[in-house]
Amino acid sequence: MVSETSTQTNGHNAQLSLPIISITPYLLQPSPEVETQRANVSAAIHAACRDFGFFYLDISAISEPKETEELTELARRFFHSPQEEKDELSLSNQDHARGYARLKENVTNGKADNHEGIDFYRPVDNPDKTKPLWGENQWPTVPQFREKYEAWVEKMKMLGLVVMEAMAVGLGMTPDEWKELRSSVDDSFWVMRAIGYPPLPNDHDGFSCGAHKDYGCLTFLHADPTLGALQVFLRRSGAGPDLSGLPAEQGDEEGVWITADPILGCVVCNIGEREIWSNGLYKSTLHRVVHRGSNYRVSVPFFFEPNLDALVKPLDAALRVQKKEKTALPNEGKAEKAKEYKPTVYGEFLMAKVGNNFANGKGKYADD
Ligand SMILES: O=C(O)CCC(=O)C(=O)O
Ligand SMILES: [Fe+2]
Repeated sequence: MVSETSTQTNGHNAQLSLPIISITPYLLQPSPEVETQRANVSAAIHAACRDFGFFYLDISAISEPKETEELTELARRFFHSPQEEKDELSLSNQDHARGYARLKENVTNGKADNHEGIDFYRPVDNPDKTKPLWGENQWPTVPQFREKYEAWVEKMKMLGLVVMEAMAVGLGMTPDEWKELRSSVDDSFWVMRAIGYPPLPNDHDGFSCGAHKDYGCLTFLHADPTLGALQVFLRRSGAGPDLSGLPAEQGDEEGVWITADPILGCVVCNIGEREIWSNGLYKSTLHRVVHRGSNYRVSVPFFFEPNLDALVKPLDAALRVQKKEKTALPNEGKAEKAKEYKPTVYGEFLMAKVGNNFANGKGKYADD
């Protein structure tokens, strides 16, 4: 279930790659055998969330490669249409969140990202484009685009709930605790994005997409087969110097950037806001895109977010795990000062973040 293969990182050949975990047991009818498999899946997710914050999720039980290939092909058709047609769907027509952003329009860490993209959000009642996030989605006229992407949204929403359940089991939540948590994510304020990356010019001083953490709950990323583009920062002490020659976007943190190339039948899954739910036990992890190939890369991240009215606060189950570990390792527990995570209503956090980023001309990946 967990793979450790060789990956080229920063010029080192480090024995590090993201685990591959199949969600299939959570999609099968329950039986004693399936229960055992589910427990294994949950344990693997728990370990992956702690050690990497990122993993490959094998979703071949619910999606044929043809479906995801179609998504990237439809996005490619949209991005290859004339600039004026794409501009007709500009973010500025709506709430500045839903719609098309031109190449280099988005800025991360003060530098223009070398990508264009189109964002869709959960539709809202009584849309009003003058209110943050309250506009309407702008769909490309590329035939089949809307139908195929809407079908993907439904699938990813279902997957989000299934993965959340698997995580709840991994964290040791009781059935009642899971029921409560489920009611915070059962009307997810999801975001879906299609991103187009032309090759990064050598004289560009930024990245295809600068280093950032996703702020939501879970991200499911499908990308076309381009190799070497998505990079994930793994915190590892004693990792040695970064020989990538790229700006040290990780600050002083010690670790390595590894590539997370696409695997057929899998989406790349990572943790966002979940860090608060798990009281820091699960880390949201820095990642970036450096696409220097010759092709036009397309990716389709789906962000499974909490409900707008969800109160996101450290879960008792996570605190229990942390307490148990502290008791087992009293000295380490003392040395590491517990971080305080403030409870937040997701919608308030999101409005503040989005409003602030737009007002300051910061990009969608900006930190507060
Ligand atoms: O294109 C990719 O591989 C990653 C995109 C991403 O990290 C994001 O949109 O948050
Ligand atoms: Fe991201």
